[in-house]
Amino acid sequence: MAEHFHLNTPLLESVSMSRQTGTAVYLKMENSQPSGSFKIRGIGHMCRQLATQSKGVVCSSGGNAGMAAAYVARKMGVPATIVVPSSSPQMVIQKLREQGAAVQIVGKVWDDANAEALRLAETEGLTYVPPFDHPLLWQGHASVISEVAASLGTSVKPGAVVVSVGGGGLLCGVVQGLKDAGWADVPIVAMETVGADCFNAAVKAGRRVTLDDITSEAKCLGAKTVCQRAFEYSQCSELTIISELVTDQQALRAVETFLDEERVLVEMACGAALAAVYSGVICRLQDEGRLPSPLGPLLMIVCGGSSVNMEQLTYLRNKLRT
Ligand SMILES: COC[C@H](NCc1c(COP(=O)(O)O)cnc(C)c1O)C(=O)O
Repeated sequence: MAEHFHLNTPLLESVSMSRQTGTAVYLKMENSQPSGSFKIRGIGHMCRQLATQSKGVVCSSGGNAGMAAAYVARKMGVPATIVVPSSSPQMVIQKLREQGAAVQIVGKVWDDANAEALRLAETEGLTYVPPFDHPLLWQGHASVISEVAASLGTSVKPGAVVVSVGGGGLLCGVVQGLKDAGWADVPIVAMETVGADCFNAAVKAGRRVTLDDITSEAKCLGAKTVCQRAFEYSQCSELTIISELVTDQQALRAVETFLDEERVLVEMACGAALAAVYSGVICRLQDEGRLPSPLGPLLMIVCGGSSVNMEQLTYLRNKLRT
């Protein structure tokens, strides 16, 4: 079996983003992973550790963790059942089935689908693979930073890292990767959309809170409660994690601008991170003194995502038209 399932993705410099922020912006292109997003790093690592002798895996997902689990299971030759909420677009369900996975549509949001995945794991004796809340996932996701450290070389250290947050798995992996690289002091800008802001709500409340519903169109950020580890990191004085929100309109505009300027189509969950540059969040944080001026090179984790195509983009443009 392969040593790992993820690719060492390109680290591209964005000239237009660099111009907009006044510092070099490096794009870690996780959209080019075989399963379409960064998820394969953690999910692949976890499946290699837990599922080699398994009857099969069952994964709850907004879509992209499921895509990673379906791909990895197929490569490992084990059956996969993916449980997704009804908010997952039909195209994702189609893609999951093309990967050979069995798909169940349960509930309105990820939390409902997760309850069913846990029940199936119990009753069918399957290996449960969560989308964001497990140490093996974070260990796998940390490879995104070790690759950047290898690419940039020890002489160049990011001024800040931008990630989007759903349940907090990517954030936890990035923190771990930064620590491993000796970059624990690098600030992280944690981006969410209004209506899928469970991390921001927890940071503001000073404890984990559960959102009533997911009202953002960035459904792949749609966990109602952030994982405990991500919240703990937000409270850790040795780390600088800045939680910021953008609107769905700003996330969509970022998706469109990225398509025009970098010729890559990503989903709303990724647009939330890109909007940190395109909607001026980075520059505002510098004006507020929460990020240094001048700022060292900005590392943007382009998380990718499969829940987008021209039809979905057109639907969102009509729905979010202000
Ligand atoms: C409900 O959904 C959680 C998870 N998506 C999470 C996700 C994130 C955020 O990652 P997280 O913070 O959940 O580890 C960012 N960018 C993309 C493209 C994503 O799909 C899933 O697919 O099941």
